[in-house]
Amino acid sequence: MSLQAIKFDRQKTRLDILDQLLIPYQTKYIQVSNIDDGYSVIQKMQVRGAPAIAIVGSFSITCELNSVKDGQKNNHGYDVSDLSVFKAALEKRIDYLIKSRPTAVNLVNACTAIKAIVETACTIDDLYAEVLRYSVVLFEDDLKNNYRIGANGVRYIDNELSNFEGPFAVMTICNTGSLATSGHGTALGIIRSLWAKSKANPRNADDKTIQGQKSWLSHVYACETRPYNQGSRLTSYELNFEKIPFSLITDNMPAYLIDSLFSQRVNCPLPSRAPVKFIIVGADRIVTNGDLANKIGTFQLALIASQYDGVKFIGAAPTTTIDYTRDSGDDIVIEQRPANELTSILGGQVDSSDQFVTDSEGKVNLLRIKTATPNIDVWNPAFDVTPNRLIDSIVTEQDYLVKDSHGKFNL
Ligand SMILES: CSC[C@@H](O)[C@@H](O)C(=O)COP(=O)(O)O
Repeated sequence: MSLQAIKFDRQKTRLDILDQLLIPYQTKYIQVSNIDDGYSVIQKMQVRGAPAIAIVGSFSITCELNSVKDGQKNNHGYDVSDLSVFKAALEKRIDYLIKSRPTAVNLVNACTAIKAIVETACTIDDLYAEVLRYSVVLFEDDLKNNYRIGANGVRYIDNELSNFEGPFAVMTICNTGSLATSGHGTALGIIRSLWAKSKANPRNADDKTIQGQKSWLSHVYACETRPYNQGSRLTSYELNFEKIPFSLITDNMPAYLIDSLFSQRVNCPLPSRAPVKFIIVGADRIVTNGDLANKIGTFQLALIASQYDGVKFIGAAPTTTIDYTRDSGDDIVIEQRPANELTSILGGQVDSSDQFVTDSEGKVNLLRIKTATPNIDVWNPAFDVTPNRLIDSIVTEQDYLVKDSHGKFNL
């Protein structure tokens, strides 16, 4: 993946993030210099995806500390001559940052860890050094953990496919790849790892012998993911870049697609004959009983999977996404997003010959185009909760989990 969502220069304590509102039309990085900037890019979804939000949040705290630790004037009550006043000001700022987006727990978990560092630090220099160290480790560990999630997901899938031969397809929603994490991704990381293993196979569905693999990934279905279109803008960008065969579908197509593949219906042309065997999604928060909050639309995918014996539903996330303070999905706060995300779409401006209109610097002009009746009521929850009963496996960097004999995940 050539695009890196988060760039942090440790020597300069400088954070730049890729503006994901502009992808795939334009590649532009924005500097994040303090907690206000961090709040703003997270809230506007210029950076999004639970792990990426936590990393950017932590680095924004680091950058703010770097700019106030030597006593420069500031508006937030930091006083370098009084450690407890300094700490109280910082804690207030961290509490503000947490409110940027409420559903993903990774940011809360990172901020809680940083608050613990703040509490025990004996000097402002120590405090800064420890927060910097924590943020860098969070960033670096996320990448390592995503590769482990990929490997554990592949192990689960191999196990499930022990009696299946031939090509298979997977489906995913939202964007859980390099753009949502420090790299590789969670659900998309599993798909990448599966593809790395499968691509040695020719795309010839009849050849079951190559490389000794009985089954192989041959197609990915990416849900568009309205209203923010993470699927059509971001996931399809990543899949396209990696040359992983895929089809973009709208969020209301999965049931018909999966059923058509299973019943081998021929009255509707299909992109591939390979059956969807797995629906693989990320998570913004997984609570103690295994209920999983993720992008709106995830729940309906799990319901569809539950109707087909051969379709397994996988939630993939690092353990930083687990919230042990909440017992069930009913305790998760679901973020409501602005109405204009539903009543309009953001896209590249095209001229009559279907070329993107660019400004004098060659930058694409983005347009927000209204698509709904003006002044109507809108319901726009950004996430939903999939109950544990509909989840077949939760894959983390530690292992893949399946339910025990009582039907419970032991997280
Ligand atoms: C590895 S990202 C996991 C989740 O954060 C992802 O599936 C998701 O729902 C992102 O939602 P978003 O609103 O784009 O931040």
